[in-house]
Amino acid sequence: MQQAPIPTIEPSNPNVLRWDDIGLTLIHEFITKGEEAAMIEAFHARDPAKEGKRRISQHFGHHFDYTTFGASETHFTPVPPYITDFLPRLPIQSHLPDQFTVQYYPAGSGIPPHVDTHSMFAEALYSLSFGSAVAMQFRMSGPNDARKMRLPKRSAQNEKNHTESPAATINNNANAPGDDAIPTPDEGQQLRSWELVLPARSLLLMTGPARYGYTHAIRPRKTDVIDGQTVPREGRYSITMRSVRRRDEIGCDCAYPGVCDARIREEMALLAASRGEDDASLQE
Ligand SMILES: O=C(O)CCC(=O)C(=O)O
Ligand SMILES: [Fe+2]
Repeated sequence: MQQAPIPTIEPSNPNVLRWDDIGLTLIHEFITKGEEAAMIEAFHARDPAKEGKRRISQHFGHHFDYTTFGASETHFTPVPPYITDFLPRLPIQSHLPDQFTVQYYPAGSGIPPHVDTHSMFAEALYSLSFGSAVAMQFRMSGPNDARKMRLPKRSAQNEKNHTESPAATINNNANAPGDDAIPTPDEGQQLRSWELVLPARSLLLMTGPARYGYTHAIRPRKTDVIDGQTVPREGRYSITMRSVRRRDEIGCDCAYPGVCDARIREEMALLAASRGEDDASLQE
C-alpha cells in the first residue's frame, strides 16, 4: 500500500479536497449531524437488523436490472426526502443522479474491489458516508482485473435479496459476494494503490481515472488507520449515487479498455462472430 496522494484544498472552502489528476473530490461535512441522524433512522425503519455481519442495501430511484445491467423500466422506488433534500447541493448540477443505493456496513464488513459498470452509468459517481468513517482503497486496475472481467458471468443475483452486492457491480466478477479478490503480490506491488479515509458526513465524487480506471474497495477488517491512529471500525452507512445512461447515451469510450464493459462486450461479439465464421467454414 502506498501513501495517499496529497490533495489540493480549495482556497475558498477548506472542506473541499481535490485530487484533480485522479478525478477525486472529497467534501467534508457535506451533510449536517441532524441529516445524518435522520438518514440512519430512515434506514433502520426499513431494515431494523444491525447485528448481522453482512452489508445491507436499499435501492431508490430506478432499480438496477440484473439481466440487462441497465436501469429497470418497471422497478422504481420513490426517492425519499432525506436524499432529494441534498441533491441541490451536489457539485455537478447539470446531471443529477437518479439511482441510489443506501448501504449499511456492519463493523468489519467491506466491499470487494470493483469498477462500477462504465456503459450504463454516467461518469460522475458519488458516495456519501455517514455513521462513521471508513478507509476506501483505490488501486489502478491492471491485467488481473481485466482477466476477471472476462470470465464467464456468475448467475444474476436476486434483486430482492438486498444483502448481496450492489447493483452496478454485477458485471464485474471481482465483485461477487464473498469473492474479495486480493491482488496477486506481483500486481499489488506494481499498481498504484492507497487508502483514503472517508469521514462520516463526507461526500466523495469520482470522475475520470478514479471512475473508469481505478478499482475501489473497502477491505473487510475491524480497524482503520486514521490520522496515524488505529481506530476500531463502527457501523458505517453510505449512499452510492449514479446517473443511468439511456438509449444512445449507453456506451463508453474511456481510456481503460481492460476494465470497460462496453469494450469487453465488443470483444466478445467479435470473438463470437469469428467463431461463427469458423463454424461456417467447417461445414462447407
Ligand atoms: O460504500 C461506498 O462508499 C461505496 C459503495 C460502492 O462502491 C458501490 O456501491 O458501488
Ligand atoms: Fe462502487
